[in-house]
Amino acid sequence: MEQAGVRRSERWLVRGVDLSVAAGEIVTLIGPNGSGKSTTAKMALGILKPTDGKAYRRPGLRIGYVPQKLMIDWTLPLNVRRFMSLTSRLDEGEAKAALERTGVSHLMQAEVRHLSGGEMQRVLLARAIARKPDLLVLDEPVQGVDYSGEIAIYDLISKLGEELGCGILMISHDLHVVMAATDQVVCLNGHVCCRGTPTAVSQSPAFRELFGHRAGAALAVYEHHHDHVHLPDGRVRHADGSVTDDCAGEHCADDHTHHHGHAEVATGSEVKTHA
Ligand SMILES: Nc1ncnc2c1ncn2[C@@H]1O[C@H](COP(=O)(O)OP(=O)(O)OP(=O)(O)O)[C@@H](O)[C@H]1O
Repeated sequence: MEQAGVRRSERWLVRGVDLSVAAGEIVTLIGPNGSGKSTTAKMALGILKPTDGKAYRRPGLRIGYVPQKLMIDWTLPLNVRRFMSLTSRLDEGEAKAALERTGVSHLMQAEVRHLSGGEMQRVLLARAIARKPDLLVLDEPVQGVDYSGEIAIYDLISKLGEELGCGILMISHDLHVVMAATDQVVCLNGHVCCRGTPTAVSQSPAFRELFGHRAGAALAVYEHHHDHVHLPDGRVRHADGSVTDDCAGEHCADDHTHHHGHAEVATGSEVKTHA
């Protein structure tokens, strides 16, 4: 995007956005409510045409999209398999492979309206990656997911990006969840407020002015490494790659939340750090 902006009814929704996403790169848009994140993502997708400036995509680019809102009548029966094919036809093998990649192939026949928040986001991700996109656009991919689930989904997103070699443009409404794997953060406030690596942005005066000094500390919480990962089916993958049914034998015998070696954001804006 070059100096891209959208104007509606005499008002600029967002303006002057310079942005590019390369293959293998993760760019995260942050900013307060109404700051133009979704509008920017829609310009990248080609859903909205810039009123000003330019937005262009490589010809033939395949795009996977997880929208912020779904227009679905939740009173109607709809299973995951059918949901996967609503926007583009997928054969059984393609649907299953994508659901396997996001760890929810066991939910193929489940009713979509019965899924938990975390399961739903994994199904949405599966639908977005099923056609092996070159660019993945994720508008708040952890909505409805609890804190530990958020970490698992962000880990999954960065793994998917590596495996597919695609570029990822992600919107994170919640400042607390911008992960260290993000290459570039662009902070919007109707225009580009500041940009850079997560660390650089968290220290930028413009960012601190917009969100307050505590936000910088909160941004740092994702700069950690797990010594093991809880897989969606309940098993545990350890640092050496081995998989076991639980994590009792390793670093989380009693209360595993104390042994992940990562910082955790407490309720409110306090930040606490686990050993
Ligand atoms: N089609 C439209 N016509 C008029 N105004 C719009 C339109 N779409 C969005 N807006 C307005 O543009 C502004 C930016 O909206 P946008 O959805 O891009 O913000 P956002 O940063 O994604 O917000 P949130 O964090 O709340 O999802 C908002 O004030 C919104 O009301």
